[in-house]
Amino acid sequence: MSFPGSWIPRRLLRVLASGTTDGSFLQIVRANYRDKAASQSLTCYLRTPFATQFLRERSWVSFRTPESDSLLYQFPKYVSTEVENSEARDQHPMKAAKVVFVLGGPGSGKGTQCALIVEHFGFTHLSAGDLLRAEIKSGSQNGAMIQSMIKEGKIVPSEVTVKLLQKAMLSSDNDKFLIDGFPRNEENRSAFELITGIRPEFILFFECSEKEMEKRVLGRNEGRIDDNIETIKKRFKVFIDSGLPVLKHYDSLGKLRKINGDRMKEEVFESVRPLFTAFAKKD
Ligand SMILES: Nc1ncnc2c1ncn2[C@@H]1O[C@H](COP(=O)(O)OP(=O)(O)OP(=O)(O)O)[C@@H](O)[C@H]1O
Ligand SMILES: O=c1ccn([C@@H]2O[C@H](COP(=O)(O)O)[C@@H](O)[C@H]2O)c(=O)[nH]1
Repeated sequence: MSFPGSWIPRRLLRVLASGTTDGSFLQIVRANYRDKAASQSLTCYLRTPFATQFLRERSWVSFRTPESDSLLYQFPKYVSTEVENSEARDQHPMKAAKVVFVLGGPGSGKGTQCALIVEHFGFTHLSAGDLLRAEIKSGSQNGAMIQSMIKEGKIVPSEVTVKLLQKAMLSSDNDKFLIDGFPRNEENRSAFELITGIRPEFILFFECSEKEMEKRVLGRNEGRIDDNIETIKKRFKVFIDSGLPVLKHYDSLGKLRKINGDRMKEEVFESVRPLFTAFAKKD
């Protein structure tokens, strides 16, 4: 079905997410438009300089370039029906999952504290960085791109990371997740919320001085390609430039829980513990 943007008056469009993929601009919009012939709503389409084809498949809404037919972006179908059909949204298998985002600069102790939370509160720990490193090791076609982004301390495109997180959540028996080191920017955040339909319960943020974080990362000795002084400086900058707006967003929603991560790990955990005790009671 050919679906040129000009069919739909701009006033009927609402932007749901935007970002870049394959170097091209991507914008997902909702169109308040009913295709009478097909008697169905067209809810999303992709705007790039070259992609104009809209395909509705059995369980996915996919967007492809007309020239190469290569897949640019794929969403579960519920995303396309989400706005129109609240019943479909409520049936989404991930909707019931409880998620806590664990954020902080490199070496602030996120992974260390997550291990303690798992032990005491039965969450499943998903480190976005670990999932990306596993993807490199698996020999995936994205491996080389991910490796070079990590080496430069850059943020891997949301569609890659969200897909890995989504897969890990769907293949888990648990419904409580600590998502560590994600979202790293506002685009990560909106892509995750749009694709999974999940809003985090709260955000655990470890505040730590750069001096302490640098010392910890350089002493970590796990053979990571980004644990060197040059990349660490870049990672600090990315955290300030892209990560702080995410924290600001959740702070405005009253979901940010700040923890002083500069102390010994046992002391830090004593500040973390009450948050999860309260959550367990509520749950
Ligand atoms: N409170 C602490 N005091 C001293 N060392 C710590 C503390 N917490 C963690 N560490 C050590 O610091 C290093 C980094 O910790 P960790 O991997 O938990 O940080 P992170 O925030 O997950 O880092 P990254 O984002 O780079 O993956 C590890 O070697 C860990 O053992
Ligand atoms: O959501 C994410 C998480 C990580 N990255 C990239 O991986 C490295 C390492 O992440 P850690 O959380 O320190 O393990 C990070 O610097 C990014 O390059 C990402 O792009 N998106």
